[in-house]
Amino acid sequence: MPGLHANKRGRCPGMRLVTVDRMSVKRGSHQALSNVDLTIDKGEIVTIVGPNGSGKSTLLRCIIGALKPDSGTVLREAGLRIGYVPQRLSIDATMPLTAARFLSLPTKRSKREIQEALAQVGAEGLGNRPMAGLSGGQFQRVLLARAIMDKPDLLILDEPTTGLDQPGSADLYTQIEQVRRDTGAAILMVSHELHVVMSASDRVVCLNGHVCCHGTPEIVASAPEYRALFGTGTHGALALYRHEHDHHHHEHGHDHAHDTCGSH
Ligand SMILES: Nc1ncnc2c1ncn2[C@@H]1O[C@H](COP(=O)(O)OP(=O)(O)OP(=O)(O)O)[C@@H](O)[C@H]1O
Repeated sequence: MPGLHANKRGRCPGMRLVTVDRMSVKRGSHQALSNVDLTIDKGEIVTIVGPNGSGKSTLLRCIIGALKPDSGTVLREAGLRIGYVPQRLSIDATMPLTAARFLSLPTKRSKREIQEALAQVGAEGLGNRPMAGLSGGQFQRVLLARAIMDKPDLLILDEPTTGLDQPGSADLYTQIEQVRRDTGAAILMVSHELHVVMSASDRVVCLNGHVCCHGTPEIVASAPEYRALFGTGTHGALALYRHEHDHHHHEHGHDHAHDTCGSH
C-alpha cells in the first residue's frame, strides 16, 4: 500500500505491533523458552541479548511465525509486514551474482527500487558489485536493503553484525538507527554486543531460556542477572560506557521510569 509508511517516523509508543504472552517452546526434547513475555511497539528498537543457546533465534522464529509455541501466544497486528534477516546466509562464491541481482530475487525489482534501498542503508554504488566480493559490513547492508524493500513495519535482524569488528558493528548499528528514522519500522534484533548496541536500543531483553531482565540498556547492563551471564568482561567497553553515563543518570530521569529487572 503506497504511502502507508510515510508518516511512521520515530518512536510511537502505545501502538503495539507484537505481543508475546507467556510463551514456551520446546526444540526436540529441550525446553528452549519458558514463559516469555515481550512486546514491540511501532518504531522502537528492541535488542535481545543472551548467551549461546539461550533461545534468541527461537524467539525470533516464533515472532515471524516460522515456529509454533507449545503454550502461550504470539499476537501480531493485523496485516503486519515483517522483514527478516537470518543469522547466516551463505552465497556460493563461484556464482556471479551482483548485489542488484540479489536484491531482485525472488521478486523482480526496478532499478529505482534497488537504488533507493541501497541508498537507505548507506550502500550506494554497490549494485554492480559481486556479492562474493563484498566486505562483511557491505554484505550485511545489502541484506538489510533486501529486508526493507517490502517496506516492513517490523525488521527482525538475527545478529546483524556477525563477523564485523567493533567499529564495523558500531557503524552498522548507526545505519540501522537511520533506517528506523527514515522508514519508521520497528526493529527487533539479536546481539552479543550489548556494549556496542546500547546507544542504538530503546529497550534490551536479556534472555536465558526465560527473560532474565529487561529495560533500558543501562538498566540491563547493571542488572545482577545480566552480570551473572556476561560478567563485565566486554573488553572494558561496558565499564567505559557505564563510566560515561553514570553521572548523567540523575540529570535525565528517563532511565528509571518504567524498567524492571528480575527473574520471571
Ligand atoms: N532444530 C532443533 N532441534 C533441537 N534443538 C534445537 C533446535 N534448534 C535449536 N535447538 C536448541 O534450542 C536451544 C535454543 O536455540 P537457539 O538457536 O534459539 O539459541 P540462540 O540463543 O539463538 O543461540 P546462538 O547464540 O548460539 O545463536 C539450544 O539449546 C539449541 O540447541
